Amino acid sequence: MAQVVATRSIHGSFLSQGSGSVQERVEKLKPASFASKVLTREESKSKRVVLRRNSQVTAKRAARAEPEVIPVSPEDVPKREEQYVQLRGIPQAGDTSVGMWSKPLVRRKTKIVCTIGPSTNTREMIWKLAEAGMNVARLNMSHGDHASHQKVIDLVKEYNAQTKDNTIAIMLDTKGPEVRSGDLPQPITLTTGQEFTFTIRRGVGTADCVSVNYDDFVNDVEVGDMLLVDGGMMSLVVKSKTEDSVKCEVVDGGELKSRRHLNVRGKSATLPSITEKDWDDIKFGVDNKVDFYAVSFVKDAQVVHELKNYLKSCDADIHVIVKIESADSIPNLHSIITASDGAMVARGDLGAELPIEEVPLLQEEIIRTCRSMGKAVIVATNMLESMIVHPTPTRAEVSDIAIAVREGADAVMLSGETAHGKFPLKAVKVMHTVALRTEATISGGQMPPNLGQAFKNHMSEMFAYHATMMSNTLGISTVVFTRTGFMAILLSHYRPSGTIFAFTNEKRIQQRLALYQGVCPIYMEFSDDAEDTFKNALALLQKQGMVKEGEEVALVQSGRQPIWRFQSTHNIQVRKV
Ligand SMILES: Nc1ncnc2c1ncn2[C@@H]1O[C@H](COP(=O)(O)OP(=O)(O)OP(=O)(O)O)[C@@H](O)[C@H]1O
Ligand SMILES: CC(=O)C(=O)O
Repeated sequence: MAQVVATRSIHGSFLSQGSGSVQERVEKLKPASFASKVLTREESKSKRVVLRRNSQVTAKRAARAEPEVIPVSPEDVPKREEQYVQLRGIPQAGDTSVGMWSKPLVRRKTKIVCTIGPSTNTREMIWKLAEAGMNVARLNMSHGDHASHQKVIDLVKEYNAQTKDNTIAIMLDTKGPEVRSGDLPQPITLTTGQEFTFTIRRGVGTADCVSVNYDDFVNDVEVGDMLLVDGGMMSLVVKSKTEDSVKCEVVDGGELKSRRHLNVRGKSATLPSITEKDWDDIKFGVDNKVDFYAVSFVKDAQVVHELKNYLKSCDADIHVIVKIESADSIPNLHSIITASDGAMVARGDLGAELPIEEVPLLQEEIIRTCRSMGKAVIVATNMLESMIVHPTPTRAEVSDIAIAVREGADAVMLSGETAHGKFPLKAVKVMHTVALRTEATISGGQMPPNLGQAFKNHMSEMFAYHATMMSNTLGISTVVFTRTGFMAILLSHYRPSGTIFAFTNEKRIQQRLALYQGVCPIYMEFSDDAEDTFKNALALLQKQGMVKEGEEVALVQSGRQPIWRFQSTHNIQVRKV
C-alpha cells in the first residue's frame, strides 16, 4: 500500500527565489560612502530619499526570500562576510561552538571538488579548504606517488574523524592512457614554422626532438593530423613519419616543458582506458576506501563494467564517475553514463580531442543526459584558471561557473587553482559565492521533463517526485533517512528548492552524499523506534539552527531498503518542528 500522509492543510507560500531588481541589488552592494563621494548636496539629499525607499523594499524582500549571498570580491570577503553574518545572525565560519552549520556548504547546493596538490597538501590547508567550502578532495594520479597521496588521504580522514559533521569525500582520478612528452633538461621554445620531431625512442630531449611515452604514437597519427600540446596551448601539424618518429611543423609556438599532455585532434589513443598503472592506483583506492573513482578517457561502457566487476570482487563499495574527455566516448555517451554512477565533463582533454567550440554544447548535453538518468555530474577544468596566478577571477570565469550551476551540475571542480595555484582559498570562496548567488535565482522544481515519467512504475521515484512537488509548493526542506544513500540521491535529482537533510547511520554514505546537489548529509545513530529517530533528527536540525520552531519539513519514507516501514508502504509527511 502506498500512502501520502499529510498532517496539515496547504497554506504555505512559495519561496521567493528572486532577489530584487538589478537597481535594488546595485544599491545594496554599493559602499555606504558612495553617495557622499560622487553627488552634490542637493543630489545627495534627493538620493537619500531614494536609498531609504530602496532599503525598505530590500528589508521586506530579505524577510521573505533567502538570497544568502555576499559580493564576489576576494579582498572584501572577510569584511563583507562579517557584516553579513551580523545582519542575519548566521554562525561564523570556524566557530566550533555551532558544529556542522558553521561551514558554508549547507546553504550552497552545488558542491565543490578541489584538486589537492603542492599548494594544499598540508594539514592546515586541507582544514582551511574544508572550512571554505570544499566538499570533495580530488587526487590526480597523473602526479605525485602513493606516499604523497596517502598523506592527503590520511589528512582528509583525520579531518572527517574530528567531528561527526565533517564530511569531505575523496575522489581518486586515474591517470588513464595519457600521451605525454618526455623530460627535458630545461624548457624549449617552439617557434611558428619551425620543424619539430616527436620520437618513441626513450630519453630524447633536445631543442628539436623529444620522446613520447606511448609506443604506438607513430601508428596512431597520420600526416596532416594536428597535435595539441597542453590542451592547445601549442599546436603542430604532422608532416611526415619514420619507423620511430613523427616530424611536425609548429603552427602555434610557445614554451615546451617536461611531461606535457599531447592530444591528436579528433582521435583517441588506441590504448586501454585502464592501464597497468591505473589498476595499481585503483587497488590503492580500494585499500584506502576512497569514495569515488574518476576514470579517465573512458571510451565505452565495457570498461565501466570491468571496473565495477573488479570492485564487486573486492567487496569495495566505491562509486564510478566516468570522465568524458575522449573523442571516442561521444558516440557511446548514453551507454557509458548508464553503466556508471556519474560523469565528469573533463573539458581540458575534451576540448583538445574535439573542436573547442563543441565543448559548451557537449557540456550541456552531458549534464542533460546525466540528469535525465539520475546520475551525478561534475563540470571540470579552467573554471577559475586565472586565479592560479591572480587574486580575482575574470568575468568570463564567473559566468562559466554560473552557467554550470544553471545547467544543473551536481558539482563544479577546481584543478590547478587549488593544486598548485597561488590563491587556493580565494578560488574556493569565489566558487562558493558565485554558486550561491546563481542558485538564489533558480526557481525550484526545474526537473528534466522525462525524469519521473521514465520511472513512473517505481514507487520510490514517484515519492521523490511528489515529495519535491510538496516541498516546493510549501517552500520547505525535505528530511530523509537512508542507509544506502539511494533515496537521498533520488531526491537530489529532482532538485527541490529546499535543502535535503539526509540522515544516515553509515559514515561512508554520509561521505558519498557530499557530492550530490542540494543534499546536506548528516550522520546519526538510528533507534529501533521510527518516532524517536524522527524527533531526534528534527531536534538536531533545530539545535543547529537549520530549522526553526514552528517551521515545517517534508519527511520522506521511501526507497529500496525500508526502515521502520513495510516494504509496501511509502510515506510523505509534513511535520511542524
Ligand atoms: N598530486 C600532485 N602532485 C604534484 N603536482 C600536482 C598534483 N596534482 C596536481 N598537480 C599540479 O597541478 C596541475 C593541475 O592539476 P590537474 O589536476 O589539472 O592536472 P592535469 O589535468 O594533469 O594537468 P596537466 O596536464 O598540466 O598535468 C598539474 O599539472 C600539476 O602540475
Ligand atoms: C579533468 C581533466 O582530466 C580534463 O579536463 O581533461
